[in-house]
Amino acid sequence: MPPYIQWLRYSWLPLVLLACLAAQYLSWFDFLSLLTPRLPAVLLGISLALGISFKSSRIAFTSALLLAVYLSAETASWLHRGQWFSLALGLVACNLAAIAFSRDRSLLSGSGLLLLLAVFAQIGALYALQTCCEQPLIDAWSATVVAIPLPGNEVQFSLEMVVFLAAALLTLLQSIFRPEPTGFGLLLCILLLAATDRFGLPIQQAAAAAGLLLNLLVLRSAYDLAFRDELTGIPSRRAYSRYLLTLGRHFCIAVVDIDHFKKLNDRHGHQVGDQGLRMVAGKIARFGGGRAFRYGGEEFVVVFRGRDRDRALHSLEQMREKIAGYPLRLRSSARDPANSARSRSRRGQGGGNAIKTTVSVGVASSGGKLRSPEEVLRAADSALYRAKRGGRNRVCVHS
Ligand SMILES: Nc1nc2c(ncn2[C@@H]2O[C@H](COP(=O)(O)OP(=O)(O)OP(=O)(O)O)[C@@H](O)[C@H]2O)c(=O)[nH]1
Repeated sequence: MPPYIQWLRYSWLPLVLLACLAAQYLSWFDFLSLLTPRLPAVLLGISLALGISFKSSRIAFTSALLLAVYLSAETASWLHRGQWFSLALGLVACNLAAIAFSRDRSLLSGSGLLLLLAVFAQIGALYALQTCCEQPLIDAWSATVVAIPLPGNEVQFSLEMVVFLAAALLTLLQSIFRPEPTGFGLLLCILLLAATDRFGLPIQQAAAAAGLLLNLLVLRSAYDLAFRDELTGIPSRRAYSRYLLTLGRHFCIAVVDIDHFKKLNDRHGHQVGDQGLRMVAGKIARFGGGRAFRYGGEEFVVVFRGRDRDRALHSLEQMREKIAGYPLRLRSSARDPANSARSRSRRGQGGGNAIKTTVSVGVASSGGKLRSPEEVLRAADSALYRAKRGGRNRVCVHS
């Protein structure tokens, strides 16, 4: 890549902002007057662009829907008539609930384009309905009452209320069973729409709050991409390097390595190997006692702050026992002989449905000649080497 392209890649955003500030200062264009009243549109526009470039269809669709309803409320006069605005808000809330159940995909993929088509079809249908049969539709929306039997009593809800409640409840259930930040973000967006419809929260405020939230969700997912290990879900090596910057003079580092992991991969396939990595990572994060990171391959590090090496050793010993006592159960998909020709030839070699996994651990603490985290890690590595040579499934301390 030519150097000027590289230079442009890193500097275009500050340059654009600098140009905007210069234009503002020279009174060529009043960006601030554009920004303040249109803040919700700016925030939602940014989250839409980020959603598209991050291949997050859920963020992109949510931003696009909220942007559409906000801009329509600002510009389309027919939306202000009667109950149309309320109907549009209810429709967006239903769409957000559906988005909560979908998986992230690129907007430019087949299913992404199909979803886009479904959104446009709804907008078209709404517009067509308002021209052909506005009154019956509005009457049905505002006058239909749904009776819901509750213990000891029957409660009547308006259709509007039922739609918002159902959308919020479904999204809440999905977030409880599959907890992740975007699900809870979508729930909050639905509640903001309900507050606009039921309690008169201005759409500008609801759209600005939702735009801010969606941008924070994009930032959060960017952070996870950078600092979390995708396979195991625990902090990655990059997070470890950052964490070292926060350590004081006294600390302890343990290197944890899965024993005979290559054999596990070779016998049962990489899918089972990945399952083993996830299980071990979960146990290290839960019982390791310190801050756990995936260092690379089948190697993890656990960092302990302070001087208390005995406490660290006690937790590591407990963690080693937990891992050794927790047989890795093969999932049916991993056992599926149809998975690969290799697994077919390996059938019967696994010794049943559970595999015993063990780890070896090397530990070193700062002090004496060991000052920097790199020196302590090197010492922990040599202790790990002793643990492996000593028969594995043990914790060895650097002396
Ligand atoms: N399934 C899976 N395997 C991985 C991953 N990263 C590294 N590996 C495998 O981990 C294995 C590491 O093997 P070795 O370094 O020889 O260590 P080992 O077999 O555990 O032997 P000891 O450490 O001496 O007990 C290699 O086969 C790698 O392919 C991963 O993300 N998933």
